Amino acid sequence: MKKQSSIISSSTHNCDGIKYTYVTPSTWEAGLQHLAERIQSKDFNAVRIALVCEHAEESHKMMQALGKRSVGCLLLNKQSKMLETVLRCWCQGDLHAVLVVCDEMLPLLACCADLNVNYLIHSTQPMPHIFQKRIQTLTRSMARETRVLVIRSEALPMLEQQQQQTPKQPQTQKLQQLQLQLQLQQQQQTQQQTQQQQQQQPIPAAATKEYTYSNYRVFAWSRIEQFACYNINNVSSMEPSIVTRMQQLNVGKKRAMCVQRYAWPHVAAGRALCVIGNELTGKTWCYLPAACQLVNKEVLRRMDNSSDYGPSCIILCANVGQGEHIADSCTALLDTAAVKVERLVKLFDRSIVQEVALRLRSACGILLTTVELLLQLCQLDTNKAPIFNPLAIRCVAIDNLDIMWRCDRLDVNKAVDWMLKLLRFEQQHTQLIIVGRLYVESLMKRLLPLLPDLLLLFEDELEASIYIGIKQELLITSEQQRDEQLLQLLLCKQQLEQQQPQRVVLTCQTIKNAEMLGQLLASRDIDSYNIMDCKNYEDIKLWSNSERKFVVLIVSDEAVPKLNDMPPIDCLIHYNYAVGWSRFKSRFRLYYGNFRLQRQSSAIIAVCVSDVDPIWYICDFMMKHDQLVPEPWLNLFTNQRTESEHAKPRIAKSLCRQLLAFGNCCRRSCLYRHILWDYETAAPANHPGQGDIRFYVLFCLSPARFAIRRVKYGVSSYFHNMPVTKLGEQIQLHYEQSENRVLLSNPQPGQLCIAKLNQQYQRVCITQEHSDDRVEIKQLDAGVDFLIVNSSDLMVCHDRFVEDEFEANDLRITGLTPLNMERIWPDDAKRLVRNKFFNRPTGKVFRVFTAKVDFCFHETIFVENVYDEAGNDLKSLVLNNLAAHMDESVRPRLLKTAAAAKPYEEAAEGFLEK
Ligand SMILES: Nc1ncnc2c1ncn2[C@@H]1O[C@H](COP(=O)(O)OP(=O)(O)OP(=O)(O)O)[C@@H](O)[C@H]1O
Repeated sequence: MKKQSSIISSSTHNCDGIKYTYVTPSTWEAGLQHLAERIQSKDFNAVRIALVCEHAEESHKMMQALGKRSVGCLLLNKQSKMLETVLRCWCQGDLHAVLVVCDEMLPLLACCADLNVNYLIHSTQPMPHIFQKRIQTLTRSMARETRVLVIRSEALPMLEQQQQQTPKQPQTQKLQQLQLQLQLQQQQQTQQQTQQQQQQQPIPAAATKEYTYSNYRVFAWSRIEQFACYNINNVSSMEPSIVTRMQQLNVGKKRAMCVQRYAWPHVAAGRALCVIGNELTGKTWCYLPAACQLVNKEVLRRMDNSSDYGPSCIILCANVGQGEHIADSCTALLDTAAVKVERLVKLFDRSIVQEVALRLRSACGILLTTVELLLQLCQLDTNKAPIFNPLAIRCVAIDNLDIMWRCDRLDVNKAVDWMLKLLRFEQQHTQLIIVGRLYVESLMKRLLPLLPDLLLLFEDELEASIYIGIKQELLITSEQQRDEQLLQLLLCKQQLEQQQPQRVVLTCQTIKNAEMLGQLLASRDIDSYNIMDCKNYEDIKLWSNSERKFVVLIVSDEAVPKLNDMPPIDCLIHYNYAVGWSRFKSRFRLYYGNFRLQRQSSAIIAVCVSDVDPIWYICDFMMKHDQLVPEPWLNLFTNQRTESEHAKPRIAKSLCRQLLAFGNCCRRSCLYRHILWDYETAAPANHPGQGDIRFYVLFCLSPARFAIRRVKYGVSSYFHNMPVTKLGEQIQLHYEQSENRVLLSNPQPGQLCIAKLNQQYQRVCITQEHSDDRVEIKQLDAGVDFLIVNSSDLMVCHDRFVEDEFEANDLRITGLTPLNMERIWPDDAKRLVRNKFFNRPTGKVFRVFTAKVDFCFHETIFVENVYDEAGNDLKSLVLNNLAAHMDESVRPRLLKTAAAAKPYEEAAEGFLEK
């Protein structure tokens, strides 16, 4: 048979140095002949050839057919005792034969470390994930000389050829032909789509062209040209079944939400997406339809046997509530027709991790879980019992990344590391989707270069300013000084103009403000253009093109939403805060020109000391983006609180714990007291002065705060695995006798008494009365916790235990602060410190730690750092791994707070008089 007539088409392309050849023979026979000829032309001493078929039966047929054409084959299509030995001989080159295998054998072959094929033949064109799986299993090092040959199906080209050869046919024959064509086309459609996908070359990472868009109140950036849709019907690659289900759910029926206009076509093409937007802006629905469509198709292809396993798609959600919501939407979008593989596997409960792992050992559609539980599954993913099949995972979606990041950035980092190791985030491999309300800069910086087909969408303009690197500054002023300070600032900019162009935009709340500002600027000879609505576009053009002369562009909040096409600016000054946070955020759309050209800029926000809410929002925003907030801004909240408490003392309130720990309080609102009473400034008697202390850690309350007991009190015995001193033991023995337990008749704040906590009798102090016969108490010897208990549970403290020193201390590392306004340590922080620093090997005695006392304040010992027996320090562990910083001004602030303490009697009298 002549080569020209047996082969319809043959194409070759190179990727990563590997040569891929696709051959389409006219018949099966022709394909075999071609294959035999190719194999026979190879030197078996240099080339290790493997032929992979889909099923065992097919591989058997192939072996026989090639044998007939004098090609020696080694068939490995089922498990056998000799498998390992035979394979080893073949790998060592002792057997000169073509290794003929099938897909079911791949997991067994994966165990052979020496297997390294450099001529890989696919008997038919497999699905992309099977294609990759074969390559990964059989060709360990993809050396430059590796060749891949794919024998494509001959049916469709045959038909085309037939049509060309017989142009004129009777009508019925033509109809039959068409029907046949239709049938064949349906059969081949999936295969064709894959071929098309495979022929699409990946976008080279070095592609430099960038596309930016600022329409529909969205800023979009990509290396791929984007085409926005109006509604889901415009997305041609969406299956009608999915579109119908979306319409039944009322999603996208009329039109796409802003972010979806760009997202839907892009995601449907299998490309990476990152959407940052406000709450309920349709971020989740940007990817759900395409992900479910993909899964609907994949489950039909996945194999219901031991060779295939794991999910086709992983969706990570921030919590159970959100997960259940996503699960409901998936259920509505996924096909319901019976298939052998499970479509949706949910995992939100730690207790069923093992059970879910078992289910994932078969192929399935979507795995919907949290980061924490995904990591637990990863630990159960072994070579013998695999769970995650990199070749099967076609899509990973991380929903509300910022929430996960805030609670547990260590786990998120671990999960991302795992994904980057396992998967390749490119169009023909795995699609990565990230959605969230905040732009997580540090993580995105890592991911962006790895996603050549990414579309980045910002619905939130302020978040986009983080992406571009726009710095925010507060100009703290007063109503009287605001205008003069603004003029001074603008005059400085005017002077700078001589060295460098200064395109300054001034925003304000109202048109009236804008008019007043125009006049104010004119009074000092500063030129301005006043933009009140989009009719002033000409002015913007003039302003941006002006033969540089310092001119300020004044824009009121009414005009902001209409300005879509701003040129880049050098500084955006906010004359006053907007009415509400969302209006303030939308002012950052004036930076669209900067976004487009990726040009940095700065923002100066003028606020009065009394603008507590706006200042708080800005500080909170900065901290959420891991930025340090200048100390004077944070002190504003405490100053404002103490001022109002001087006027109206909070007599009955407990002291604010943020104030006691940091010397200021940054909570958004705080109901506690921020002025100390004079008697509260003296440190308790059992506090050490200066020098080193040695202690056991009873409880790690946070990465910077611990309940400790100093070693000097000794350990008399252990009770429930906790060290108990002589005093503790005596109290325990005394109160175990029921006749010694006398109930406290009239509990009063400040009273010393006994409570049974964690099954241990211990001394406590009543700190506050609560309603319904309940009181707040504080532990004194076995911890430093505040707890609310029933008054009837408290017992009289026997005289013999009254005089002893309190044995537990509250210890804190001075200035070690979590990076958030509530100053709450996230879960991962507590876990890291407990497991990595204060871990106690089971059965070992309590560990001894040391610290150098910095100072004592109120009921806390402040130390510079904490060291373990080996000299490891805790402060660096926390600062190097978590969102934390050192606040160096804690001590002076606490001293100031102590100096400002008020006599209690005076305050109480003044309060009662009022
Ligand atoms: N195109 C649309 N047309 C109509 N309703 C939509 C559309 N897209 C989403 N929705 C609806 O809007 C709501 C919010 O959508 P979605 O969950 O995607 O928003 P989100 O931005 O991810 O929310 P969150 O910030 O809470 O994570 C949902 O109830 C969804 O059904």
